[in-house]
Amino acid sequence: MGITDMQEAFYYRECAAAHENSPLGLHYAMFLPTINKQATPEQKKKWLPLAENYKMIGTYAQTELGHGTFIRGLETTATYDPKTKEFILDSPTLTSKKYWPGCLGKTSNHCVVMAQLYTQGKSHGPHMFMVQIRSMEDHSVLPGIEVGVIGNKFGYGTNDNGFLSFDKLRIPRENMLMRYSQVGRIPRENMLMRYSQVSRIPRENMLMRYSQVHEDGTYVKPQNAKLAYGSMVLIRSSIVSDAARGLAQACVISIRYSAVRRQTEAYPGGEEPQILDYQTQQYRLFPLLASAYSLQLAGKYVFNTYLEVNDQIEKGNLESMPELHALSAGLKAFSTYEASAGIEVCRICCGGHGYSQASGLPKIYVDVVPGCTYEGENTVMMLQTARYLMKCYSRAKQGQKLPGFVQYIGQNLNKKSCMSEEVALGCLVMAYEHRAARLVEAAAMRMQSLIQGGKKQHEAWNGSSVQLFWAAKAHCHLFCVKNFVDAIQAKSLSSKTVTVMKSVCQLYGVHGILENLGEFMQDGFFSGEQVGYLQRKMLALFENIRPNAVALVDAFDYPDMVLGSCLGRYDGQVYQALYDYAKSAPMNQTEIHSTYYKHLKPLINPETTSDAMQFAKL
Ligand SMILES: CCCCCCCCCCCCC/C=C/C(=O)SCCNC(=O)CCNC(=O)[C@H](O)C(C)(C)COP(=O)(O)OP(=O)(O)OC[C@H]1O[C@@H](n2cnc3c(N)ncnc32)[C@H](O)[C@@H]1OP(=O)(O)O
Ligand SMILES: Cc1cc2nc3c(=O)[nH]c(=O)nc-3n(C[C@H](O)[C@H](O)[C@H](O)COP(=O)(O)OP(=O)(O)OC[C@H]3O[C@@H](n4cnc5c(N)ncnc54)[C@H](O)[C@@H]3O)c2cc1C
Repeated sequence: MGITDMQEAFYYRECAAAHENSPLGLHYAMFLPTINKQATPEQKKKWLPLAENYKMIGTYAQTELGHGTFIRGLETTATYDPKTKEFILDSPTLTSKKYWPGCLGKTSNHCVVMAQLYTQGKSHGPHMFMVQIRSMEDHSVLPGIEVGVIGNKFGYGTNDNGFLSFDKLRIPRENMLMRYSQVGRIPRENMLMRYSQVSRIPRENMLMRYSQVHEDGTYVKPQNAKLAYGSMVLIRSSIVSDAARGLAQACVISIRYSAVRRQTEAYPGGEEPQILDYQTQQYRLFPLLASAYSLQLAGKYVFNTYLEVNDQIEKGNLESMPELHALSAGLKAFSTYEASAGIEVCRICCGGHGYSQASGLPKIYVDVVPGCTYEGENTVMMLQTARYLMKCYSRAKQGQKLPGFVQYIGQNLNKKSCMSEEVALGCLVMAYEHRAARLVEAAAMRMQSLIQGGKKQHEAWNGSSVQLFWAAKAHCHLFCVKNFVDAIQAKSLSSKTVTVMKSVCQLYGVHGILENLGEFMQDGFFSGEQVGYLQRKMLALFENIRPNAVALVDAFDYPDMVLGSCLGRYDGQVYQALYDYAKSAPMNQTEIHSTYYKHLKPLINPETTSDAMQFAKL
């Protein structure tokens, strides 16, 4: 395709079969990026041409039957044998079998495997290994390997998620993913001494940027073990845009359909109005439209942050890893929660036709909703963000300066809202900052009181985890609101566009407060009168957005072939499209379905059952 931007390439491949989860999806989304990010130049030189030309087709095999979230608990082992200079991969228990990796069951002939590294009798934690699982000649399964599909799932029907286990499989030492090898004189571009030691070792031994195993099995650990988690951070940073895309497409379908669908007399004898004119339809759909715009902006921000931080990491500067992890983990969770719930509301807003595959909405839903689970289960990801927020809170209390998007932490909580009838964007941001700061402090206070009461750290953590989750969610929500407001205020948009987009941004902020009112009012930050301002503003914004609603979804510019929807067609010919879809149904290709003779005819006309039996033998 010649498209170099990873996300753009992903989108255009998606266009070929939108929301069908290509059986090569993991090859593109995780196998190739893992080689790019975790392999040494020599390993990249060896594997990338094969992988880019589909000789090696691979996936990312980390999750096991017994462990998905807790990576350090994975049971697959890779034990180094210095005599043969090989790693022995083994699945020692039933629960150690790899289970869930996409494209694993029947498609891939290779995978990058996350396994516990053992050298000289010691465990060094999870590391990545390149493993061939099928012949590149005839695709037969290689000895020492059991692999297959895991069977039907909630969705993802076109992806052969699989299981995989090893029976003392030997792989060359060079198959441990190593980055930036240094042999003897260090090539200038490899000056990465921040986290690996320099030592003269034979050329064929790859020193690793992130970790090293010398030929005798000596292990040199990286400065940060989480560098091995890098592929997950890349995908989490990409999932935000993917979730936004799913929600935006669902908004296109449901808002276009709501402009076509007419239902119920507006008054006795009157015309049936477009259902988009019902305030309740606007109440359910317009905030989702605003959320789609907000998440698209957040997705751009987090992916650009990933690129910047990853660039620093490549140059040896790991300082921003914690921020990137907290941002990508939290926004991945926040965006997939919001998008999944929003797509379901869009489906319901389309009535019966929304429940048809013809609407395109079920496919979008089952494509987006697993994002709440994969690449880090959402609650766990929110708690990872909360872990970072707690560290920021204690730094703020010690008077330390905090990075940009957490500077609100530790602020004075005695102030009241500046909200007036106008509902200024600045007052919206202040409200979200206050809510997040208050929830972060409340979680920290809860932890402190439990510890002072004698609880151990891990008991205090678990005993505060609901409040920690609330704090992380509020933090992500603040990020999305502030990022949206910054985009509106920074953008040099035409005055008309700014006016329309300012209304959309205002609605996103106002609706978020009204849907989480308790968290904004618990400490009296808002008065009842100010809540009234917000309620009236929301209804006014519905009227304000209504004339531009279809234009706002058209602006996403998704072609009909990507939407795959009879309801969301650009030409609005919904009913003809639904009828054509029905007529083309395979079961309608014969007037009487074959099952009539075998199952119905004996009931309806038992006397002629023998005919049925004749037919059944055909
Ligand atoms: C290319 C573009 C494509 C676009 C496509 C978009 C969508 C396409 C979807 C593709 C299909 C995806 C298919 C799915 C694939 C998968 O699901 S792969 C498997 C994913 N699995 C996970 O994500 C597992 C989740 N678990 C974890 O990440 C970790 O176990 C954990 C929860 C983070 C805990 O790790 P642990 O080692 O136990 O660390 P802790 O003890 O909790 O923390 C220690 C410190 O480490 C810090 N940290 C943790 N992780 C990272 C990280 N990734 N980066 C940086 N730092 C990290 C953590 O913050 C702690 O720091 P301190 O607080 O300072 O101690
Ligand atoms: C469609 C799909 C595709 C996938 N593709 C791949 C792939 O290609 N490669 C791969 O390796 N994996 C893949 N996975 C697996 C996925 O990464 C895991 O399912 C995910 O990491 C969650 O882990 P788990 O299933 O063990 O859930 P668990 O961790 O068992 O979660 C179950 C519940 O326990 C809770 N929980 C767990 N730990 C904690 C904690 N510390 N604190 C609080 N609550 C906790 C969770 O919040 C959740 O509610 C895929 C999964 C799906 C659904």
